[in-house]
Amino acid sequence: MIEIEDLSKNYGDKKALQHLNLKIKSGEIFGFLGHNGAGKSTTIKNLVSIIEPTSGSIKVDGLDLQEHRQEIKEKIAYVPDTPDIFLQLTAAEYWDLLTSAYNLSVADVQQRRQELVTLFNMSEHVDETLASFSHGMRQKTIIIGALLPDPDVWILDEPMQGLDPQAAYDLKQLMKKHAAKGKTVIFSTHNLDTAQQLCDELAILKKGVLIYNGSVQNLLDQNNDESLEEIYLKMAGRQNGDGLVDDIEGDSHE
Ligand SMILES: Nc1ncnc2c1ncn2[C@@H]1O[C@H](COP(=O)(O)OP(=O)(O)OP(=O)(O)O)[C@@H](O)[C@H]1O
Repeated sequence: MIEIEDLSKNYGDKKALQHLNLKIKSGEIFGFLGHNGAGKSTTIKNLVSIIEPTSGSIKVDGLDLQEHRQEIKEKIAYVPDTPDIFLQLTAAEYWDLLTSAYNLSVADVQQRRQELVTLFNMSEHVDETLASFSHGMRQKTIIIGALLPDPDVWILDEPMQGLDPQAAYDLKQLMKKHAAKGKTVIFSTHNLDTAQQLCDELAILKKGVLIYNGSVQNLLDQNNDESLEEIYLKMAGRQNGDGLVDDIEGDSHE
């Protein structure tokens, strides 16, 4: 169980996250939705201790994150929202680096590494540098690295971004399997179909404020006959600019 209590994060004057309260249960897939700049990555970076909250706290299995940082970090796999890191390394060197950072032996992770490399169709590219990879190949490399030690809690920031349909499908299957084992999967996405397919529970953020927490089904039940897209856009959508798309189309035909 992850408990986020009254979590706020300011960047200077910018209130990126305001008084967030959430409980994320083990065994569920938990999705963060929200427009660009809504605060999804800020929440996730707090969860993985990359940034410090301005106020509030996070507990993982009852342990306070600030007091038990290292212990908790070891339970977490993190996929950041950009895969453009360690570009000078080959994929194999990147995974070796992580293996040693996790204090694991190459032998310990060999079988899992091989399975993930095969699953994500990266066998032919292990000795190529990340700099030479497409966005999706970098994303797969980062995902394989994060999942190498098989930690209990997976926290994935827009993990499907750039993946081809096969890799996206395979990752979704892995996420479901992990949650089915009673473990926790947290991810952010802009893809509402993915959210609907995967999430047991959703949090929708708008300008740093939580505007919905509950199941997808509950949201659908509360809004008869509307799709998740329609409901989401009504809740999180623009506050001005309605009709702009029509105007733009109109101009192009004149
Ligand atoms: N390092 C930073 N310094 C200053 N402001 C920041 C920083 N990181 C994020 N912000 C601001 O905090 C707010 C929330 O950003 P965040 O990255 O959490 O949004 P997001 O929901 O993940 O967006 P996206 O969908 O575009 O990835 C935005 O207004 C953003 O400009």
